[in-house]
Amino acid sequence: MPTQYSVAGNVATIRLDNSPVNGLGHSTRVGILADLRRALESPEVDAVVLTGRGEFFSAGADITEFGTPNAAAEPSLQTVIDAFDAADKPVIAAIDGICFGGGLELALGAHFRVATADSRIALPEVTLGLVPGAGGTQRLPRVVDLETAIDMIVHGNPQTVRRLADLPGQRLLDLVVDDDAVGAASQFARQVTGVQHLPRIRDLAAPDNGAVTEAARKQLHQRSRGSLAPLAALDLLEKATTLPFAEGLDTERRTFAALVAGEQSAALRHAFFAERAARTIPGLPRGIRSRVVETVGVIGAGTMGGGIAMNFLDAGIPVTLVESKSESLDRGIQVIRRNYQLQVDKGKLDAAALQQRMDLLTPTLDYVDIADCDLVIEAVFEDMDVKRDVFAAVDATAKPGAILASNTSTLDIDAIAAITSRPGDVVGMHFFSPANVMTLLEVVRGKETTDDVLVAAMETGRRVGKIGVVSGVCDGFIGNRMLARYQAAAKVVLNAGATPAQIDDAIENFGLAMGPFRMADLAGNDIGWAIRKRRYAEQPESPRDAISDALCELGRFGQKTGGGWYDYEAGSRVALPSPTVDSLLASFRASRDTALQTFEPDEIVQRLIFALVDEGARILEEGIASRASDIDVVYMSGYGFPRHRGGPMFYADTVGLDTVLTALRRVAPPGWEPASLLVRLAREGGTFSR
Ligand SMILES: CCCCCCCCCCCCC/C=C/C(=O)SCCNC(=O)CCNC(=O)[C@H](O)C(C)(C)COP(=O)(O)OP(=O)(O)OC[C@H]1O[C@@H](n2cnc3c(N)ncnc32)[C@H](O)[C@@H]1OP(=O)(O)O
Repeated sequence: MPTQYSVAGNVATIRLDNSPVNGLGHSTRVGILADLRRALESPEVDAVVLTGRGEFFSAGADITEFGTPNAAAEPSLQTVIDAFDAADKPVIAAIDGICFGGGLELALGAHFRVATADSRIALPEVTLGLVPGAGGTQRLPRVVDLETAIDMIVHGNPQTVRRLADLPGQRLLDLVVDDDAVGAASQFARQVTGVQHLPRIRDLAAPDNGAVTEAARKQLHQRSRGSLAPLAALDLLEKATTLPFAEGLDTERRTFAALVAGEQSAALRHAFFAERAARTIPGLPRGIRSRVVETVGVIGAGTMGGGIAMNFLDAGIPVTLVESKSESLDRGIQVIRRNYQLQVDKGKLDAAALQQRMDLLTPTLDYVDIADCDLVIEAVFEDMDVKRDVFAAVDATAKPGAILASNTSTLDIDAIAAITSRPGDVVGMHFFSPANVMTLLEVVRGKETTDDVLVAAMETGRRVGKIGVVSGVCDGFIGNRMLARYQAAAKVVLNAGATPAQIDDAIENFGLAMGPFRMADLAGNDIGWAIRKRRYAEQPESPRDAISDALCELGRFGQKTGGGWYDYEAGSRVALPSPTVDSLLASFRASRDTALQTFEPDEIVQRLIFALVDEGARILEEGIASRASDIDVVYMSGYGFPRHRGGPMFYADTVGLDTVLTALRRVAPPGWEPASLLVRLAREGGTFSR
């Protein structure tokens, strides 16, 4: 049963017991209501305590139910909460652990709330493209200040009980304890037994504050980039301060119903489950145990090596940081310390925590110091000769059983593994820059990589807060390979007559954080140029990116040189249209007799995003990625693809694969053929994700 009922000393306890997170699915709601009625009808029961189990009070509604008849099946969560409201005996929520979404709404429906200080409380529905749908938008602003309610509901940010308890005038928490919330709640229950007027949050008023909501609305218009739920949530909070409770509740229910049936919530729920699905490595025999990783060596103290090291230091894992020159090592240590100091200055870290991290860091110029490391991650210059030397030295020094990982973003993991005497121990761990910030980790499985090494790389990535996705070996793995197609599609549109700004604006209005040309100017056009020049030398027949080469030959590397695809005023990152680039494009087009075209934003989006989809389909059919949802995770976590569109493959499903295929064919160069998987699915009316 998803609920456990017990009585002790005239207090009934209803314990949610629905693994894994006490989701409030239909059977759980039935159980709660039945147990509540039993308690209310029992003469020996004077009060009711509602609680969870383990680390979860409840993670909220069962998201897997949405879109199925059970989601709206009675008793709905609202019905259960109404029953709390109508109860003539005190109902006390004993919160210990995670209390999110509908779980908090349940607790808000109780008459009292007792919680442990470290419990985490949230209404994160906006992260799923929803609003709280069981009274949260109407009750929370009646018990905490409007700014806190906005932060929790409009932005979905969790709070600790400890912080909420310190809010002046808060009515959310009646008692905060260090532990044993149930014991404290049972004791509290005896004190409130027989109280004449049971407090109900719905009877309180939510103070209005127009200035706060206006400021929040202004910020949303700047940041929401097309997301519907945050604005809807803010509207509901405003209604909580202006409408009678029942009217606000009704508006909330209608808003929830509309959002849960919409594309954005479907996409965001897909993103939620896709990130969790990516943790499972298909085809792995059951019971494969990860190799132990308790100490880490990082080779290279540059931008990537330093960022990678910080991930492990943040997780309390000792790091030995190796460099070849003392000045590079010193610089790397200084950058790490400065990054932590910035966090201290922002109040995100205290000085003691900074020092704890630095105490875990062992800088060295000698490979012998990584001899006992369980995992060694190479993060040196992206050149096979340099990596060859590093892996030869690591192979000669690292202990047997150590995992040897490369952070390479483009080079062949199998070729790197072949440098060593232990190819089974070699794996790719491609962090994304800035490595201590970006959550995506591509774990690249070489043909010899052993299962326990692969599991260790994925589990270690999760320990340091990364979202890991397994990739096979190919040029660019999953993300950069698709990025190359996307960038090539952008160049076709640019060469045919669009400006960098037209392309970037179209893509940013679609929801990506930055368009391809503003992104190139930020990253540095010289990086791609170096890769192209190496490829031109190695493969003379490879296609030229002439316009980009011409731009780089002018020294226009982007923001760092004051100009790239755009011009930048000194000290400014604002991308300004560039007359130099305009004339470069004009002469380039003239030299090729290009018939100029004009492009509507939708056309630009289709060309670039569908190019991603076609390459993603090839990556799937080649087995480089195991799931379409893994590709979505890569692009949302590593390349700024809007989560409210679910990733490129989910978006293609939403648009319709036949539409995607038709659009690709319309602009295809002679001889080009779409991915056969895409053709087959479009023909069969199938989808990538469902
Ligand atoms: C057109 C018809 C209209 C009908 C309208 C319907 C009317 C009905 C109205 C209904 C009103 C409902 C109002 C309430 C809404 C909600 O509560 S929405 C959900 C809000 N909650 C969340 O967003 C929390 C989501 N979960 C998390 O953030 C994290 O899981 C966690 C709780 C912080 C725990 O993290 P961690 O310890 O890292 O564990 P995970 O790996 O994330 O999760 C473990 C497994 O549990 C699964 N899971 C987690 N949360 C949920 C959930 N809410 N529902 C279902 N499943 C959940 C997760 O997928 C993992 O599963 P496995 O991968 O299989 O292990």
